[in-house]
Amino acid sequence: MQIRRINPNPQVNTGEVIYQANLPDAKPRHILEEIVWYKETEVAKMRDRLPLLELRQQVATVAPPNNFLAALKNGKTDPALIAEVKKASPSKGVIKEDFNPVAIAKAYQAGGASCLSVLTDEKFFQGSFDNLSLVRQEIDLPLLCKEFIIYPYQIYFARAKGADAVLLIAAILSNQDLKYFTKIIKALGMTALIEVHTLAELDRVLAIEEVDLIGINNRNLENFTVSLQTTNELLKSRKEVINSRNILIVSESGLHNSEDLNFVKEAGANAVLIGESLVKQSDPEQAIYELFGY
Ligand SMILES: O=C(O)c1ccccc1NCC(=O)[C@H](O)[C@H](O)COP(=O)(O)O
Repeated sequence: MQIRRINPNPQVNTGEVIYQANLPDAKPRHILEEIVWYKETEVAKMRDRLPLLELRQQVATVAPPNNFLAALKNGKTDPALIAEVKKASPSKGVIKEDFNPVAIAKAYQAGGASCLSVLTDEKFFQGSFDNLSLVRQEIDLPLLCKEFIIYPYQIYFARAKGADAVLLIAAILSNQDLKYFTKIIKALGMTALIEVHTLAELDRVLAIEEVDLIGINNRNLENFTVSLQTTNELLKSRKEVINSRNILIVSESGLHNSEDLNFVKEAGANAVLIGESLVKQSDPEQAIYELFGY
């Protein structure tokens, strides 16, 4: 997928991301461009409210991060579960009307999730960094900040709110940024979950030495179609290198029943990231038992 980013520099193509001087009359071609263009303004406002220097001072005062990777390796379920606290999405609209992030997170923890993912985007997912903080105060499990990261500032912000891991989406970051952001995340003692959807993106990510956790998103974010074959096909193509480097694989999106779990497990996924099919249930704890058959 090709993403255009707004940037003061002249047009440069790094990886699959095109940085353009300006896009005066341009319309976003798909949801990822729309989100990423909006993030430019959002992050600028965040910086105005809290400059990076002060943010970094806050980061120094929070408790050290939990080990996200170790929690996945020692998961109660097989594959290990990252359960997502998600109120709404661009593809599904509102998924859970009476949304209580802490109650949902507690139910996920009781059900045996290894880690949680908390959506922090407000405009497109009705999430928030407040939700991440609230969940952090009540839950011991490692937390993934599910954001659209385009600047290091957002990584520090996630850490300040108690995140243990951060999502990096290969489609919206240049090769250089992917590498640099991964290093920052590691330097903060956190885990980077690097998300891909195509073989080209997977190859860009595998070129990064430090990578130890890759998410394969089964959802095409240009047209919202979902196919679990994405996990199967990408893993079939690069199984040897992934196994030889002990990289953990998370299959993300569109997982609804035990057949789906078995399919991605057989394909080689070590963990699954599940939002909608758990969050919409009246009893998410029971839903985990039923999904994993225990
Ligand atoms: O879900 C969307 O509509 C979406 C749109 C644009 C960017 C990202 C999007 N989803 C993020 C995710 O990857 C999912 O929240 C996550 O994998 C869980 O998926 P699901 O179990 O299908 O809710």
